[in-house]
Amino acid sequence: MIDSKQQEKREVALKAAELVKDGNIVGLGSGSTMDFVIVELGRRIKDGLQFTGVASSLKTERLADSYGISMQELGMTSGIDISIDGANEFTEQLHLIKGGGGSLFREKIVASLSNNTIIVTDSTKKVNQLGQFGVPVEVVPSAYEFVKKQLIKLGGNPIIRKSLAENFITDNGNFVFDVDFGIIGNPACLAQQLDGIVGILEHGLFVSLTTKILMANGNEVVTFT
Ligand SMILES: O=C[C@H](O)[C@H](O)[C@H](O)COP(=O)(O)O
Repeated sequence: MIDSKQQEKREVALKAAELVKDGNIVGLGSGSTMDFVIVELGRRIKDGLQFTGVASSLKTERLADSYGISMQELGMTSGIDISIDGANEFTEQLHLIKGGGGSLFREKIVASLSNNTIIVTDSTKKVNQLGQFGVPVEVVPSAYEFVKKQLIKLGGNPIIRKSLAENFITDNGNFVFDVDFGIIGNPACLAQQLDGIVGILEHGLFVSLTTKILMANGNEVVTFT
């Protein structure tokens, strides 16, 4: 028996999975909503759907593999027809904060390679302005103190992400700061400032990378384009 929140994730996942067509190269994002997408794509493979997946995290790769999805290395991929991914926060302008699970770097590569990026989410993630969810920033360990200082200079409050007592380590062997910038008035400007800091591998502000957001809201799915 799944609860109503899980049911919403499942509904929106089914809608998104319908968009995958035979022969597509499909970017597979990460997170609990994406897990439902992968399960549904696995079911459609049994019905004869043929496509190649590209994973945005090791966890997604393992799950996709277990559902019989044929996979291609991200590093060997030069184009993606459609990608599906989750988000931690979004606005109607299709700006996102991602990386709550730590997969932001590969997710941003997938989104950047994709002709069509679909976000699957529920209504709790919709905000008027980004910033209630701290912006995940993946930092190379040797740049830890330097990057921390730069983030504070930008007005942020960086908290190193922990996994039990240890620093959380990404699939790329790096640390993550969750940075509270308060309400983010201009996500494009902040994204550009973060892009300019040496030692940051990637950040979770996704600006102008999304084609469509599918949001579960009770029994219906609302689309933002
Ligand atoms: O790093 C993780 C990703 O950005 C996820 O897509 C994001 O955290 C949303 O995950 P969920 O669907 O579990 O809320």
